[in-house]
Amino acid sequence: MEEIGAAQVRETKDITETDDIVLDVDIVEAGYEAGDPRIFDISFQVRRGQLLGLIGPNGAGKSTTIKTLLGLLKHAKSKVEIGGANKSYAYVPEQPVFYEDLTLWEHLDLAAAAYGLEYGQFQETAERLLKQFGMEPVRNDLPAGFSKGMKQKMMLMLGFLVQPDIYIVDEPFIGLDPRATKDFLRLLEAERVRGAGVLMSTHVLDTAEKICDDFVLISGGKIAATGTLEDIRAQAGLPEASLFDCFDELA
Ligand SMILES: Nc1ncnc2c1ncn2[C@@H]1O[C@H](COP(=O)(O)OP(=O)(O)OP(=O)(O)O)[C@@H](O)[C@H]1O
Repeated sequence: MEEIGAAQVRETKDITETDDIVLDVDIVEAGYEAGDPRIFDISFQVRRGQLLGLIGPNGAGKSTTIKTLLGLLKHAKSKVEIGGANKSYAYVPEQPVFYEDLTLWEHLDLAAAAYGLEYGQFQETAERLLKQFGMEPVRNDLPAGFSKGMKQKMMLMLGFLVQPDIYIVDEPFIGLDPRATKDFLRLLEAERVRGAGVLMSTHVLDTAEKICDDFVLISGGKIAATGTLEDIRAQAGLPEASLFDCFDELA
C-alpha cells in the first residue's frame, strides 16, 4: 500500500503477465479537499485491445477519476492496478504540458530517454510519427509557437512513442482537424491490435459511439451506466437510440 498524504489510501499491485487486464480501477471516493469527495464508487477495468470510453456531462467527475487513477489526488480512497507485463502507461492530458525551451524533437528525445527506449528504435518511431502527424516541418521548432491542434498532436506523439500497455487519453478530439483525427484513430487502432488498452474520456459522442467497445457513463460523481452500446441502450430504455440520446436520458 502506498500512502500519499493523510487522507489518501491508494494501493497499487502487480498484474501478472498472463492477465489480460491492463487497468483495474476501484475508487471508493476521491476529491480535492479533505471531507469533500467529488466522486464515489467508481470501478471499471480495461483489457488488452479494449477501448473504453469515459463519458459524462461537464463537472460529472471524468477528470477527477483520471487524476485519481494516476495517483494525483491527495484525498482519495482507491485501489488501482495499472499496466500489464511492462507496467507502462501513457497519459495524454487534455491541456498540453511542455517545456518552453525544448523543440518538438527534443521533447520526443527526452520522453524516449525517460522511458529507456533504445536510440535506434526511438529514431525510427519518432520519424514515423512526425510523418504520420504531418509535423516534420516543425520538428526543430518550440511548441510555444504551435497552434492548439499542433500542441495536441505533440502530446499524442509523446504517448505513441512509448508504446505502453495502456493509454489514458483525456479528450483527444477537441482541437484536432478531421485529417489529424483520422490519423490519430488509425494509430490508436494499430496499438489496440498490438495489445494496448485505451481509456478515453470524451464529449465527442458520435465518434465515441463508432470507436469504443464499452462505456462508463459518469453523472454527479457516480457511475450512471456501463457496458456496450447495447447495454447502455437497455439501461436507458431506448433500444436503437444513439449514444447521445442515451446519454441525455441517463445523465
Ligand atoms: N481542481 C479542483 N479543485 C476543486 N474542485 C474541483 C477541481 N477540479 C474539479 N473539481 C470539482 O470536481 C467535480 C468533478 O469535476 P471534473 O473536472 O472531474 O468533471 P469532468 O467530468 O471532467 O468535467 P468536464 O467535462 O467539464 O471536463 C466538479 O464538482 C468540479 O467542480
